[in-house]
Amino acid sequence: MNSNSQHASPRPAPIEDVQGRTDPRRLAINKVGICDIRHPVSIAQRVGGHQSTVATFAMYVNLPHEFKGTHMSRFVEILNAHEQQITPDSFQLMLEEMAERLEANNGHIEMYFPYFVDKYAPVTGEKGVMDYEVGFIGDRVDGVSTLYVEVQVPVTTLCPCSKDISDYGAHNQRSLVTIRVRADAFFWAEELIDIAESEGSCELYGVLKRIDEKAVTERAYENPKFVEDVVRDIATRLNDDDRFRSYRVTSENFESIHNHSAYAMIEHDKDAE
Ligand SMILES: Nc1nc2c(ncn2[C@@H]2O[C@H](COP(=O)(O)OP(=O)(O)OP(=O)(O)O)[C@@H](O)[C@H]2O)c(=O)[nH]1
Repeated sequence: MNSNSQHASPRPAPIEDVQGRTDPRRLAINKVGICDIRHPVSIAQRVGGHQSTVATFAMYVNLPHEFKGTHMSRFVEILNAHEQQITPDSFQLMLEEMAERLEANNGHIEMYFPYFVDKYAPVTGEKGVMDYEVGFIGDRVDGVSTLYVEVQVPVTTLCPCSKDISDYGAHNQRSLVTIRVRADAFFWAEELIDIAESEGSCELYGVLKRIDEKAVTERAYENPKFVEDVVRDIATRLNDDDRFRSYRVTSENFESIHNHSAYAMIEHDKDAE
C-alpha cells in the first residue's frame, strides 16, 4: 500500500468565487480588466525577420450590473497563451478569446511598444537607429472587432511665419506626430512612419555628422510647416490611399519660443461619407 493513501491530506474547502457574486447596485461597468502589464512580443519587420521588443498591454471587457467582479486572472492567461509573435490576426484572436473567456459582449485591448528602425544619415549614409512608439488597438462590440494601428513619430517643424517675417532664421522645434488608422488591407507600420516623416519640415536621425547636420538644417528651412500644414498634408496622403478607411492625425509642436505647444488634429472616416 503506498504511503499516500495512509496520510491523504484533507481536501481543501472550496474557495468562494467572490467575483461571481451578484451585485445589488444595478451599475454596469463599461471597462474593467488589467492595464500596465508588460509582455515580450515579436513584431514582423518590413525589412524582413522579426523584432523582439516589450509591449505594455491594457485588456478590458464590459461587466454587466449583476456581477460583482470580472475574472482578472483570465486576461493574463490569454496573454500568456499567445506566442510572442503578435500579428494583426493573432491580436484579433486574442480579442475574440477575451470576450469568450470573460463572457463579455465588449472588449478592448491595446498594446504599445518601442519599435526600432535603422536609419541612414542623409549625406554620409552613417547608420543609426530611430525608436518609435507603435500601438495595436482592438475594440470588440457585440461580436464585431475593429483593429487600429497607431504610430508616434517625432519630426522637425520650422515655422513659416517666423521665416517669412524675420530678416534671418526661423523658430523650429521637435514635433510629435501621431497617426492612428483603421485599414481594410495589409500595410506596414513603417509606411505610416514614412508618411509622418515626409510631411514634417525634416525627419530626425539617430546619427548625424556635421555635413549631415548642414543638410537637415537647410532642408527644414526650405520646408516650413505650421502644425496645421503637418496634419493636412498627412491627411491628404491617407485620403489618397484606399487601404486606410479611417484615421486620426495629430501633431504637437513643442514650440521653441513659448512654454506651451501648438496642436492640431484631423480625423476622418471614409466609410461614414
Ligand atoms: N474583479 C477583480 N479581481 C481582482 C481585483 N483585485 C484583484 N483581483 C484578482 O482576482 C483574481 C482572481 O480571480 P479570478 O481571476 O476569477 O480567479 P479564479 O476564480 O480562480 O479563476 P477563474 O476560475 O478563471 O474565474 C486574482 O488574479 C486577482 O488579481 C479587483 O479589484 N477586481
